Amino acid sequence: MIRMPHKVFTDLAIWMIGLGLLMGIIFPFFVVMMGLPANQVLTPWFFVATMTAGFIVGGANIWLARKVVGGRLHILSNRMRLVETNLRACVQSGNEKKCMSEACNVPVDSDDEIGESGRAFNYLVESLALAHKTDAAVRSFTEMLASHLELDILVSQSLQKLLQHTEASAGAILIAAEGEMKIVSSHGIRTPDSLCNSDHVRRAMQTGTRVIVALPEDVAVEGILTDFRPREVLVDPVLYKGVPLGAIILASAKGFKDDAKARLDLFGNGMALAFNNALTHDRLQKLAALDSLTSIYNRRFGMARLGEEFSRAIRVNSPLGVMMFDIDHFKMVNDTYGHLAGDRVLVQVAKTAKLALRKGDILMRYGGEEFLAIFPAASKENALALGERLRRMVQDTSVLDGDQIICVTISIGVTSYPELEVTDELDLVKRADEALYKAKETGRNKVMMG
Ligand SMILES: Nc1nc2c(ncn2[C@@H]2O[C@H](COP(=O)(O)OP(=O)(O)OP(=O)(O)O)[C@@H](O)[C@H]2O)c(=O)[nH]1
Repeated sequence: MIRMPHKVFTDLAIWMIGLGLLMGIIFPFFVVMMGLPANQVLTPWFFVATMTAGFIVGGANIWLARKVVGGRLHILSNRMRLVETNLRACVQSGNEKKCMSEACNVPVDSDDEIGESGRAFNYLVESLALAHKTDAAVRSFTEMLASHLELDILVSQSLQKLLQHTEASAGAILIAAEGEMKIVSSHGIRTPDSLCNSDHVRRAMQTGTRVIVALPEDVAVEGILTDFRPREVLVDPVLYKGVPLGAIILASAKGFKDDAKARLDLFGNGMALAFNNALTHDRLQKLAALDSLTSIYNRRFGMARLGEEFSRAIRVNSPLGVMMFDIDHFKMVNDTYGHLAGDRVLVQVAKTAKLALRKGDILMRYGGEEFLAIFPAASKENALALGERLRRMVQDTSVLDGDQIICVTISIGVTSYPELEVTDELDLVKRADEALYKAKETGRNKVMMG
């Protein structure tokens, strides 16, 4: 192993002064060879004089070496100490500016060994700064991944971070759900939905490897519709245990640097794990909240939502409409066409009700063939109009059972807070139920107000 000898300048001093003394001894013989009389030159006094001169020149050389070389080495060692102090401060404070290479570089303007050492030092500082930048990026990305469980938020924040850390100008994240690709978040892409059918995305998903599309400046590529002309487009599959969960698409106007691609590799595993957790969370949420037959809210979740809406209505002093409806003579449908056909009727009625409702309304399966709908900000009249609309829609809809057509009607009870003074949301439901009972009693296929 090559090692730095200790006391370089002491060794150098011994060599230089030794060489000076040697020159002092040789010099008189050289003078004799030049023609001066030996009896005048080869005297003790002459030897003492030339050896003293050799000693002084050796000493002067070592002083100069210390001054010139030592001064530069001093600059290097000072910068090294500065880098070390900055690194420590940077690790403690997380302020990566302290690690910026410009702050710690040595100005180099020579081509000799000292200049070479300075350049090597500058490369080292740059590598350290890059390693720190990567470390900080991975840390902040991991923190973000760990702080969200909702897929939409997680994906949109991941995209923001990816754009920032890869210096991409546009991008999108697609997630595979129920057999098809869906855009969950995009930035700077005019028609992101077109990416779902992109061949590049399909190839990345099928092969499980990164696809890079390098684009000559004058070619616009179909399917990648950014607001600028990208030089390079990168499609990365998001793989969890080898299974593709989705794809990341990033487009750069300048092309991706190697360190940006390496950073993307580092983010990959954590991102796939977080996406998988969010997808599982989403599935569990749906399982816990939805009725398995009709895919609308189940009673437990729907009633919790009603409780929230009722509290909000009181707080903001806004009306809250409630509608309870029930399929007429449903037992007969089951008895005539069978239980499976009855199930299909239930699904169809739920679908029709979803169509009749507005955004923000809540629909739940309250019991067997009984449904409850909640209309935030709806007065009794609004709820009555909505009920009438739904009644007509169900009446006009049919379900096919082989060559038989099944038609059903519904009876509806509506009510609204605060027109009806109630103590709590259960009271409101009770009054809607009573109105529904009245509708049944007075002939069915009608809407009654509670
Ligand atoms: N197919 C199917 N039937 C169900 C389901 N849940 C409840 N039912 C049936 O719904 C029927 C409800 O019957 P009833 O309570 O007598 O009411 P109805 O026949 O609709 O009569 P009215 O409400 O008075 O018009 C029963 O036959 C239940 O078996 C379900 O999930 N699927």
